[in-house]
Amino acid sequence: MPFKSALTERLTVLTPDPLPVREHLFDDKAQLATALAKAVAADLRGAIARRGAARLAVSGGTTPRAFLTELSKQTLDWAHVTVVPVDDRWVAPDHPRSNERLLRETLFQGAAAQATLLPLRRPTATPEAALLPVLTQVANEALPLDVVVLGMGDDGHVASLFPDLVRRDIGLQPRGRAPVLAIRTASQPEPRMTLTLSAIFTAPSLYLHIEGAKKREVLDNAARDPRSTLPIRSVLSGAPAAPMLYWSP
Ligand SMILES: O=C1O[C@H](COP(=O)(O)O)[C@@H](O)[C@H](O)[C@H]1O
Repeated sequence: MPFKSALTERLTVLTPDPLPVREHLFDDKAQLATALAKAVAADLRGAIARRGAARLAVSGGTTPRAFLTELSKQTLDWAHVTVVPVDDRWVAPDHPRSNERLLRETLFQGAAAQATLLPLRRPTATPEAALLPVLTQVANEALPLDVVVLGMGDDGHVASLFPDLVRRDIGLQPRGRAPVLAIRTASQPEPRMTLTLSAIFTAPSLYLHIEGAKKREVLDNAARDPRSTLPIRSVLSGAPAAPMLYWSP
């Protein structure tokens, strides 16, 4: 039955296997934080050995606190590391929701305080007013990245690329777009600045740091469903190599 076999072939194309991730699973968050910090530190040492410098982008929010604290304890030549948040909220740097504040409180401690922090937030009233200087600095001083650690929200957002993102054509394209985007979405209380996937995918090492059963389900569903429009699906489908998933309950 030619029609039937044609239909079967089409369904196969539309429902491929789940998009791949390289899984690293841990019993608890503390073990994950230590292992992820060691892996990222090894990548940074490798970049410093090859090029004399390393460029790291890390996520904010609540998940990465223990990992960032562990990373600050790793022995490496921190004076040659540049760190950029993957996104930040347009709030003062001492605000509890500031990702820059999280970085200063956790990663920029001890010897790691010698690293260079490249904040995405500037003291302008709006992110749009700071877009050009931030974009220029990120392009000149942070790209190409060596390592990116992406978190994910329960809604499948990564960095500040939310499901209701208006400029998907800029934020979620895997290459060739501006590295930075000013964000305003109905789902968020404040505007934001974020790296785009074009910037994130410059890194040869891409980690997904995801904790808890609920987020794991969101990730697995997005990986399985080719119709998913969640930003995490764009990460899985567009990444140059399968991301490394670090997961614990
Ligand atoms: O808004 C944000 O959310 C995500 C996830 O945060 P979490 O609190 O659920 O861990 C985070 O990766 C991003 O950097 C942050 O700005």
